[in-house]
Amino acid sequence: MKIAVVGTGYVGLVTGTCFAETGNHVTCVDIDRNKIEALQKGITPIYEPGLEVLLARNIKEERIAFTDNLKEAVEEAVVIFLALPTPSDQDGSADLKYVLQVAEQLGDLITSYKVVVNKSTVPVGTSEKVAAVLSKKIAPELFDVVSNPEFLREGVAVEDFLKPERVVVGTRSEKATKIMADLYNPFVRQGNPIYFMDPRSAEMTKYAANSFLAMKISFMNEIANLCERTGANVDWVRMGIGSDHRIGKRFLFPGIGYGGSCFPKDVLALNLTAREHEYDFQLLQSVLTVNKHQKKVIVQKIKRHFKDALQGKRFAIWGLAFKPETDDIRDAPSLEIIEALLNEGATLNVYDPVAMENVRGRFGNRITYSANQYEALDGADALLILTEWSEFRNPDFDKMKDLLKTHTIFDGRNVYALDKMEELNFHYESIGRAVINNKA
Ligand SMILES: NC(=O)C1=CN([C@@H]2O[C@H](COP(=O)(O)OP(=O)(O)OC[C@H]3O[C@@H](n4cnc5c(N)ncnc54)[C@H](O)[C@@H]3O)[C@@H](O)[C@H]2O)C=CC1
Ligand SMILES: O=C(O)[C@H]1O[C@H](OP(=O)(O)OP(=O)(O)OC[C@H]2O[C@@H](n3ccc(=O)[nH]c3=O)[C@H](O)[C@@H]2O)[C@H](O)[C@@H](O)[C@@H]1O
Repeated sequence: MKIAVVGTGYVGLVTGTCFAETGNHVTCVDIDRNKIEALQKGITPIYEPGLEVLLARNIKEERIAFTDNLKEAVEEAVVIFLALPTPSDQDGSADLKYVLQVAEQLGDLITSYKVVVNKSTVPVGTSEKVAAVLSKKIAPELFDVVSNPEFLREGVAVEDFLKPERVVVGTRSEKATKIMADLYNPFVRQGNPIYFMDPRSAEMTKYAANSFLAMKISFMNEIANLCERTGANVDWVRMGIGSDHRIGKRFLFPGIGYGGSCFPKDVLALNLTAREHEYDFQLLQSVLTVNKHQKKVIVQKIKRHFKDALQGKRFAIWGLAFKPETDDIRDAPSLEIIEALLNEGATLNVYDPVAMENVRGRFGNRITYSANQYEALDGADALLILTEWSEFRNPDFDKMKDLLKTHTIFDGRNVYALDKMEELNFHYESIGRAVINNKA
């Protein structure tokens, strides 16, 4: 099938590459000329394991092409995916300007039947808005608008796309249903379902999924904070509750608050939708409050430990990305923590395996950047772990002790076992677990 993908960000690029991988002919289009030029050479602008290899293969087989010309991309396509940004507007609602602008442009370009598929995360009712824009310029028999929210996670995006636990398609059109079923059947052969539903339910499903996961994390962050105050260990509590299938093992890891390009903006947007419908979504408001607080917890611990005297203290930071296996720093908790420590007069030496350039773009020379994880430790008063990259899991602890001025670790991701930290005689503070005090 011939497909166009509009927007070659995270979602667009993974969508285009994976559909090419299953034998379709894909043209990806973006307004960012630099991105297009890089992609034409097989260089991906994002760090995503497995993507570059897949992309190279499909470029070689001429199943995927890149252009900045929308007309050229959509001319022969039967399906047009919109994978455009929907950032938070000033009031927290999803900004639909990118989606609706492209819909306007498509209205001038569509001359034969197309399925216009919205892959962006958009508020309930957006399919109808897109259809209304198209209807101003083209006859109804020339298009269907479908909602097909994306559930991939950064870092495992290719696997999530190729083997989805479910695919959600919102449409009332039989013609579009058949086309979407043909497209997705290769991905759901293992028996995972494609749920065909009405567009409004599909749009709501996406927000409900992300908000529920954000709520699960926030609940565990609250339990962790309470564990610290009651002498319980959140690791045991997590395992104890997670083995109940009704609760599930995943997304129960407490930390420094959820971040990323989606949970923060999507929880805000759903809350706004509730408000617009005069519904007081109390749980969701609590999720927002809890997450805001959780991003401050590690700085509070540091201030308590150093008796509020952070002026002139030097900290090493391991991990900057909002989670491992990505260079994405959008809404990463590390950014707020860095800002808070700088405001307290501390100096920071940071390291992340792939996200350093993005952080440099944001903080410039206000912080220093280390070539490796050990260099960051040199002369530091403490180490902060903000992203649980695998390479931080089993480091050379003796070398760390040689480099750190005081043997102190604030671990926002519970990377190390408490007994190990006790044995190594570190001062170790994590989330929802006892403080390990080093013996002088
Ligand atoms: N990043 C993720 O893991 C996931 C994101 N989503 C949703 O998918 C949507 C896209 O997200 P990302 O891919 O992360 O966004 P992104 O910001 O990484 O990429 C969007 C791309 O669209 C391009 N663009 C903007 N206006 C354009 C136009 N008029 N024509 C062509 N291209 C244009 C931009 O240059 C950019 O390359 C959002 O609604 C997001 O909430 C959904 C699931 C996962
Ligand atoms: O809509 C989206 O964009 C995507 O948002 C999330 O994916 P992603 O943002 O890539 O990352 P997650 O793995 O969900 O992690 C989000 C944040 O929650 C935090 N987290 C996650 C899990 C956990 O147990 N604890 C926890 O603090 C992570 O550190 C990270 O900051 C969802 O998991 C995807 O299903 C969804 O498609």
